[in-house]
Amino acid sequence: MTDLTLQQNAGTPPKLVVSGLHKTYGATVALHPTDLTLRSGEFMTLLGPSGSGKTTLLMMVAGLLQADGGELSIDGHKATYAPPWERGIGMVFQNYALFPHLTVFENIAFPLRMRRMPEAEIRREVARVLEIVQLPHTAQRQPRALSGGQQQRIALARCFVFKPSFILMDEPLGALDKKLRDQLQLEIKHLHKSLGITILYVTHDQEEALTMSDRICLMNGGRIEQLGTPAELYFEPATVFAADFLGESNFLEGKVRSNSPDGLVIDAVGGAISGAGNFAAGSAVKVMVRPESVRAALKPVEGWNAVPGTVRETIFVGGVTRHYIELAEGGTVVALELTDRRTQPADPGREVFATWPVSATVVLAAEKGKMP
Ligand SMILES: Nc1ncnc2c1ncn2[C@@H]1O[C@H](COP(=O)(O)OP(=O)(O)OP(=O)(O)O)[C@@H](O)[C@H]1O
Repeated sequence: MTDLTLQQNAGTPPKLVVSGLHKTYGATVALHPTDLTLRSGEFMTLLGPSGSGKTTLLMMVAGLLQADGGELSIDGHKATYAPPWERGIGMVFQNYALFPHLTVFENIAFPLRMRRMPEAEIRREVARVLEIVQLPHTAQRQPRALSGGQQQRIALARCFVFKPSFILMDEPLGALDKKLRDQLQLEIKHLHKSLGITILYVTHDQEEALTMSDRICLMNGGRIEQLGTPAELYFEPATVFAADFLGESNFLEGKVRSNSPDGLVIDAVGGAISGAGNFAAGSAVKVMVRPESVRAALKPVEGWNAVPGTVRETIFVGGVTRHYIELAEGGTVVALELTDRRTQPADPGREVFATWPVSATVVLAAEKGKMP
């Protein structure tokens, strides 16, 4: 899928087009020349490990960091050199401190006062966004009389109040505990849908990215590693890095024996594994399969891939059970199954087959010098 196919109905320009934007600090390339297009109304997440260039890209879109080169446009207008306040973008950051000496009401009213909105309208708009974040009763409180989660909701309200059509968020939930984070993730997602805003969101938390995004832009070493929907990245990772970063993966090293119209046959862990992909015979590959696709079975399943091994450990984790299967040829495969759907006992010491559908087999180019 190319960016061009993602552009919306004729007439609606993309919200953001980034072309060849790049940034270097001394010997460190923070962002290699990068192209990226955001559709209007899209929720896109920049996901990646620390130092992969997420914040650098976001800050350049915000206008808070000058690029070394490249261009960007917002709503079809060139904005490469526009100052932040002319870009019409809302921002919510992890430590987007509220003004401690102002009430919640005045904090939210602040951007409207800057825009010289009449008082009656300010009251109406602040009340509106306080309803949206479900904190109307806090209007006269000082920020310090609010919990961390409430403060972050007020920061969201302050961003929503001037009705930006495009919002940048950099780890806005990073400082919150897991329960609050889960709750606010859903709230932001619902607000995004109901208000029709475009959001560019930064996180290094893969679960958060999978939960919230229309598309995920996975970054690695200052480059886009893969761009796609959460399901595309999860089920069709393009590289070992992508497979390893999103979700849990089993990897088996192998070498392509043959490539025919029926698919690939790969020599791995002492047997033959079937898969699909564009690899020549002799190529070094990594076979990847998600734990939830693997069964610990007493005999091979017809038409599925199967490798023999021994159950080393079976761990009950509430709704799911994890089986650690030590392969006869070395290495371990994890099989994950729903506890209440468990049909075959797989007790420690039992000889089993780690078996999975050919369609769940992902074949990736082996990356030199890296074994997850
Ligand atoms: N002001 C700076 N001076 C020197 N190097 C910088 C500066 N800002 C960023 N870098 C470097 O650029 C690279 C990309 O940094 P960036 O902050 O964009 O990464 P990130 O993916 O947002 O990471 P994190 O999740 O830790 O915030 C890193 O190697 C970082 O050390």
